[in-house]
Amino acid sequence: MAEDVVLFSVLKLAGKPLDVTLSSRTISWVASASSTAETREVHHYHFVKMSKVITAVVDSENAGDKNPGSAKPRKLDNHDDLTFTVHCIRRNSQGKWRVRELKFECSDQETCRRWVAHIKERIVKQGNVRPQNLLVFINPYGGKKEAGSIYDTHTAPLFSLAGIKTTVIYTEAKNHARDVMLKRDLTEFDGVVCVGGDGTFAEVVNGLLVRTQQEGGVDYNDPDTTPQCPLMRIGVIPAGSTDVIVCDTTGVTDPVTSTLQIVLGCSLGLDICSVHSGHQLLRYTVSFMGYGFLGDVLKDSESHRWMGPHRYDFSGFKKYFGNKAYAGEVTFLTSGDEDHHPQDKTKCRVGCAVCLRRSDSQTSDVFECLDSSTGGPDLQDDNKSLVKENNGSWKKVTGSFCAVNAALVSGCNRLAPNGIAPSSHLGNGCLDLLLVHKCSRFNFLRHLIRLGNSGNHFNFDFVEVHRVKEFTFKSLTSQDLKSAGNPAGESTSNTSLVKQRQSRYQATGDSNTSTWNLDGEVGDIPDINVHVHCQLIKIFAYGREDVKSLNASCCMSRNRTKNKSAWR
Ligand SMILES: Nc1ncnc2c1ncn2[C@@H]1O[C@H](COP(=O)(O)OP(=O)(O)OP(=O)(O)O)[C@@H](O)[C@H]1O
Repeated sequence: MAEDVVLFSVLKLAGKPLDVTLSSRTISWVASASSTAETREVHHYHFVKMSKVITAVVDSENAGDKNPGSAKPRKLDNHDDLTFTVHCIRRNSQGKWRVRELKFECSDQETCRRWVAHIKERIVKQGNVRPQNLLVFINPYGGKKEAGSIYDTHTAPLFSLAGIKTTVIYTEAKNHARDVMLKRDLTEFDGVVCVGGDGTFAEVVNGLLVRTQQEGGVDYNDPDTTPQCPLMRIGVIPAGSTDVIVCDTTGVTDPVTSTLQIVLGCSLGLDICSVHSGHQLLRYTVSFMGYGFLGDVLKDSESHRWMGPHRYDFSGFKKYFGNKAYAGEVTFLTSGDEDHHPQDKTKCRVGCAVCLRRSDSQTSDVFECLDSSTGGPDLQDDNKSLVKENNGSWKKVTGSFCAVNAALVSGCNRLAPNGIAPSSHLGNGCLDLLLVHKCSRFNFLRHLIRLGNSGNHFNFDFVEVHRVKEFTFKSLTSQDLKSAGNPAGESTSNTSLVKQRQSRYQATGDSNTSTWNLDGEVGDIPDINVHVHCQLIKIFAYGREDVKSLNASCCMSRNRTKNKSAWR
C-alpha cells in the first residue's frame, strides 16, 4: 500500500513499542522492529482511518476534564506531558458507535505536540466537512421527557471534545423550533441539531425548507414547483417516542451513535414530501403519511400523551375494534423504475446504489464517511446493473380503505421491526404507497400481526402497494363511490377554499372522512396532493449498516508479512 507518510515515530501503546505512521488518510502501527525477535515472520498491522478520528489531545492539556460519556474526571498522570490520546470510533456488535481512546506514549514533549498538531491538521484536510458551530434544539416535552439529560450526558461532552461550538435552545411550545428556523439569523451556524423525536425533526425541516424557499424566491404554495435544497445539514439525537428517522438513517436509536455521526460530519440525502391542498402548502413531511387507521390512532393518542409511547398501543387497540373504512380515490404516478419495487426485498443500506445514482454530490459525502473496515462502499450487487427507468404512468384506485399509508422511509420501530415499507429507500425520489382496502376485523388483525412480526404484510388480496413519485387523495362519500369512475375533481383550491373545507369537515364532524397522520401531526384536510422531492435535505447520518457484517472495531488489524520498508 503506497501511502504518503506525514510522520513516523517509535511510540508506545499499552507499554509496547510500536512503529507508528501518520499518513494523509490513516494512523497505522505495527510492533516495532527494535523490540521484536528477528525470527518473527508476521506482524499485526493496525490502522485507523482519519475519517474516523474525532480528535487527538495532549493528555497534560486535558487532565482534570471529564472523559466523554462518563462522569469520572480524567486521572492526572505523571507522564501526561509525554502522552497523547487519539479519540476515534469503534462499533460494538449491535452496530452502536462508541469512542475508543488510544493513548500513545512519546519519548519527549516535542514529539507528543508534533503528533497532535499533525493529526488535527489531517482531520481538517481529510475532506468530510465537519460541523463547527451548531444550533441545538432540545425538546423537553417529547418521548420520556429525557431530552435534556440525554444531551448533557451523551452529546454535549462529545461536541466539546470535538471543539464544536453550540447554541442551545430548549423548546417552550409546539412550533417553537420551526419559528426559530424561520426567523433567526442562521448565518453563523453550519448545522442544526434536534434532541427529540420525529416531530421535532419535522418542525426543524419545515422551518428550514420554508425559509430556503422564501429566501430563494420560490413559491412553495405551488404544488408543481421544485423546491430549493437548503445548505444547512440537520442532525437528530433520539429522545422521542418512536424515533423512526434516527432508526432508518443510523440503524439504531442511540444518542451516542447519532452524536458521533454529527461530529464526523457524515451526510445523507433524504427525500422529502410536499403536501398541498390545492394551492396551499400544508407541510413538508419527512417519514410517513397515513389516512384511516393510523390517522385515527394519532388523533386519539394525542389526548393520552401522559401515557408516553404506550399511548399508541392504547389508541391502536381502540381503533382496531372500531374497524372503520373510508371512501376515497387515490391517483398516483408510478416510479418508472422497473427494477425496484416495494416488495423486492432489497434494503437501503450504506452505499445503496439506488440512492447514490440519484445524487452525484451525495456520493462523495458517503464515500468520505465510509468505514475503514470495508475500504469503500460496496454497492449492492443488484444495483450495479443498468436500471431500466421510464417516466412512470398515472394510475387511479377508487374504493373504501381501512388505511392509506405512504412511507418515505421504512419506518422501523418497536411495533414494526422491519417497518411499514421495508424496501423503501432514503433517497430514491419515491415513496411506497400502501392501500389497505376495506376488510374484516380479523383480516386487518392478520395484516397488523405480520407487520409486527416482520412477516409479509403486503401479501393479502385486500392490500396493494405501489412505488410512486406523486399521489393525490380525494375523499368520497358513499354516493360518490357508487358513481365511481367519474374523473377526479380539479384540485384548484386557494387558501380560503382550504379554510372552507377544513371548517366543513370540522363543523359536520363528518364521520365519512378520517384525518391524515402527517409525520405524527394531525392533518384535518383529507384531500391532499403529495410530491416527493429527491434528497431535498441533507442530514448528519451515516446510513444503516448490516449488523451481521459489522466488524466490532474500527481499528483494523491485519496479519502482514514483515516488511518495514513499505512503511518508512
Ligand atoms: N415545551 C414544549 N411543550 C409542548 N410541546 C412541545 C414543546 N416543545 C416541543 N413540543 C412539541 O412536542 C411535539 C412532540 O415532540 P417529539 O416528536 O419530539 O416527541 P414524540 O412525539 O414523543 O416522539 P416521536 O415523534 O418520535 O414519536 C412536537 O410536535 C413539538 O412541536
